[in-house]
Amino acid sequence: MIEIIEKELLAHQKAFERVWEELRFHIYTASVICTEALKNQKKIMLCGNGGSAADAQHIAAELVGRFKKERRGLPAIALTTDTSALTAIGNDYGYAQVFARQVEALGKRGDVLIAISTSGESENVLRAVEVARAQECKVIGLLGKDGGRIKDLCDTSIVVPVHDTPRIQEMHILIGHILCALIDESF
Ligand SMILES: O=C(CO)[C@@H](O)[C@H](O)[C@H](O)[C@H](O)COP(=O)(O)O
Ligand SMILES: [Zn+2]
Repeated sequence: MIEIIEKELLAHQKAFERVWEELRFHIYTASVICTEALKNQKKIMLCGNGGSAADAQHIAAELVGRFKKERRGLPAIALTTDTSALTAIGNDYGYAQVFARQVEALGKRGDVLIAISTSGESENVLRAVEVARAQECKVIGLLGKDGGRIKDLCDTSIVVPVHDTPRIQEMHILIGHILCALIDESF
């Protein structure tokens, strides 16, 4: 058992080292996109499946509520939370459309979509990205592995270059918190 604990912790540490070495500038770039949009009264949308849905909600809540600093509430919405919309769209158009349809309805020019996927291959996230681009939203990919098909569709992407999904997710929420800290600095 202790070996499993050590293996998981060491894998986390290795993933962190890759983020530290390779992704600092990408995180900064993503924060500039978010901050500029928010300064221009635009909003941030987030989507993802499973653990990434939880990340989407978590990050949106940090912005709408409070992260560390007292500032005004910032407009952010997770497209993973409205069960009526998710079930209606999923039932009527298919699960691949659950985020794309919401982006079509809510996304305005200059808004930001943060697309979260550890594989970069989730069809519903990919389609949301395509619709966001068509509606002139900025797209930030929070991705893993090799970034998958979603990577090249994004304006900028942060790809955690490891293969273990939980480790990618752990880095994603760390990066999400860093983005919130950087956004806080501007408000
Ligand atoms: O949390 C986990 C695994 O750690 C799972 O719920 C995981 O998020 C789900 O399998 C997702 O469907 C994976 O999608 P993606 O990250 O490849 O887009
Ligand atoms: Zn998970």
